[in-house]
Amino acid sequence: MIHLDDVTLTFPDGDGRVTAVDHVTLTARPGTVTGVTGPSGSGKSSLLAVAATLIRPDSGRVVIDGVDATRLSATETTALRRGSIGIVFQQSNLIPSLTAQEQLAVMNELGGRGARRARRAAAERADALLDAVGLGGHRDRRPHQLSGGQRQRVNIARALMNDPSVLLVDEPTSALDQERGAGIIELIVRLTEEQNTSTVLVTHDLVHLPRMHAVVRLVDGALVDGALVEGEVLGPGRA
Ligand SMILES: Nc1ncnc2c1ncn2[C@@H]1O[C@H](COP(=O)(O)OP(=O)(O)OP(=O)(O)O)[C@@H](O)[C@H]1O
Repeated sequence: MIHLDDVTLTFPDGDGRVTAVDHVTLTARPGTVTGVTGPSGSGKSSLLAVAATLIRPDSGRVVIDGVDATRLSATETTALRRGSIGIVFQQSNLIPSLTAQEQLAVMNELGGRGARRARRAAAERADALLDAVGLGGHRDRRPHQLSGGQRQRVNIARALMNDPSVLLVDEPTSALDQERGAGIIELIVRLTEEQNTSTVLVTHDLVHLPRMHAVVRLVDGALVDGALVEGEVLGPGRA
């Protein structure tokens, strides 16, 4: 589970500072996807970077499985991130020379909860995850031999390699057409339920919001009441 408690993040801006995240409190529970939406510059990526422990907030707490990451040393934070957080960035960031299977297996060498897991076990998990994302037949392909949607599926499978409790996803559909984008969202919802991750998904694409278990909206770094999206009220469950 991830809980952001009264998180504020500012950046230097000329002589002053700009507030990217403004007193945000947010909880994502296991087995659910929380959508974060809002206009450009509203702080969505900044919020995700704080949740990912990549940026320390000015104030507030980032609590992951009961541990307040803002109180940890840099080394402890890295260990927490590797063991408990899976991150899917907008760009797939796959390594050109590695096959789909190797992209996942290499995660085992980075440590984390599965650190020094036998290579065979890592290879088996990689194969199971590639099956789960519908790429069982493509495990020996390199990124240039995969479509954009398939690369994003490898990216998602890779983020799950270390069995994270928290999955953070930034604009996963931005490079895809609507149909492939919808497929990626379906996949993330299904894997969240199957793997019981606490998932936070940033998207500016309103069409996907009804698939989420909860939706929050940022304006100027702050959460706005309810999930009012173009006059439509989304209920707590999915449509
Ligand atoms: N590294 C940085 N240095 C200074 N200001 C920054 C930095 N990163 C973000 N900002 C500012 O913080 C605010 C929030 O930016 P952020 O990228 O989080 O918004 P966003 O909602 O993700 O936008 P978009 O949808 O366009 O990606 C903006 O005013 C932005 O200019």
